[in-house]
Amino acid sequence: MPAPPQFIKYVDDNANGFIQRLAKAVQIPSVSGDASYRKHVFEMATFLEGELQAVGAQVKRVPLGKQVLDGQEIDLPPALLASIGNDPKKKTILCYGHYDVQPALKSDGWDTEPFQLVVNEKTGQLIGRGSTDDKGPVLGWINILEAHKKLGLELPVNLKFCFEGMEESGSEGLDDLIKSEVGKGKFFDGVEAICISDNYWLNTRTPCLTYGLRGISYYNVTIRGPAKDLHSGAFGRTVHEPMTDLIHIMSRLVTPQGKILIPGVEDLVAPLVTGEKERYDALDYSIQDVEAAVGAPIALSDDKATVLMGRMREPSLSLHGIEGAFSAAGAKTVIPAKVSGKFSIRLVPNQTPDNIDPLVISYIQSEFKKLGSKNTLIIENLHGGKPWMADPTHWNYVAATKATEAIYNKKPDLTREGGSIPVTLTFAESLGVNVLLLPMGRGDDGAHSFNEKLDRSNYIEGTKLLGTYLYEVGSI
Ligand SMILES: NCC(=O)N[C@@H](Cc1c[nH]cn1)C(=O)O
Ligand SMILES: [Zn+2]
Ligand SMILES: [Zn+2]
Repeated sequence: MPAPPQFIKYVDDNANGFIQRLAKAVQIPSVSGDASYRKHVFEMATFLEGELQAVGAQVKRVPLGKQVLDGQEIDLPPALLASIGNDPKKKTILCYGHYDVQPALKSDGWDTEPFQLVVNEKTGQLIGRGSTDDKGPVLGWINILEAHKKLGLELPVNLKFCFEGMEESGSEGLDDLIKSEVGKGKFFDGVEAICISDNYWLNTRTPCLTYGLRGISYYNVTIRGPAKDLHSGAFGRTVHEPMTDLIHIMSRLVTPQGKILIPGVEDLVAPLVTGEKERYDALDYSIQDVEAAVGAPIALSDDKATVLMGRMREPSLSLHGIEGAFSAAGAKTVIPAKVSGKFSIRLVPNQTPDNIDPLVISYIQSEFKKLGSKNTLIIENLHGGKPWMADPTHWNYVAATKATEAIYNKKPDLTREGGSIPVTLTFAESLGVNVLLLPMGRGDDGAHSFNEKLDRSNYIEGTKLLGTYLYEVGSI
């Protein structure tokens, strides 16, 4: 059953109000990975709690304990568990999203202030940190509830929400909460399917439904030697330099073509099955789409299926940064005393953090040993999550397909996403129900990058899409 026309009209008529709601959310710099921003993550939880209550949801704010971050013990932001409707004749859908964001500084390369939503009237872009990842989609659900409350319309399903503030930092504390809320009379009791809107179309034209995510294992490799930073004139070629050791190790993890050099890691990848390559060939995608999304002609291959398989069904190892390295302007002649290299591996079936971590650790230890360095090596796994795959023929996907056709007049592509939302697998396994990823934004939104945006049309049509999906579920 399509959504009622008055719902669609309400969304169109109230688009500016919905953009104001997004502007208020973007203004709160809810960066979960930096202890000095933690108060803002709490502020964002309070904002969202208020928005949910104002549109008629019952909200429970669940503390998740503490964590150690940047050497300080601090409170984890709360999970918001909300619900609306409890009609035994209706299906019950759980919606998950996150209210924390990646860090953003104007100096990273933003053209505008990252925490002020800028509406570009010419391009229709809503620019600001969190606009597409994941504040826009989270507020899409609130917009739907507002429309139903204001119109006096009955919701077609019972809804539960789980919104967290630590997704960008490993979802600390959430797995335990989910497991503790499963069972008779608990919060997740009765949930029949899950919808997550926290990913993107493959391109800028064709909506998609996503049935797979890569997992992740994130590492921190520290090398320390001298008791303090040293003058390179006084001590160069006199001592083992931590940065030289670290660069040597980091250069032996992955080739510039993307091949992972850690023995055994690529051997665990599930083999290609008959007909699988054809599925990648059939997706609406081109090398120009990669080039447009990254802003340069630097794709690893000219073959579309090869590029898509590299993102969707193969692991990748990315080097992220070096903490402690000199990085300011000028020409400081320092030998840093302690440096930490950060890298992560995106995991695919049949890789898991449990079978990958030992391979990574023993390889780095043996490479370090070969150096004959007297410095000290420490390897830490900062966080991890397994890859996830769902059944895309389930009624949850059928409903989302119908909704996409109703709003966009197009059949959605079926995709696997290269990113990770580790809690997806926890939900799927703990609740034993189908999970659907139904994205709002486009492939060129620049999540995690500077100038992150969500197109106005994706925000507004995306709100209609999520609402229509609920009606389609309600009539299955
Ligand atoms: N929109 C999902 C997303 O961006 N997920 C992050 C999760 C993550 C893992 N470690 C740090 N963040 C991703 O990078 O895929
Ligand atoms: Zn996200
Ligand atoms: Zn993200």
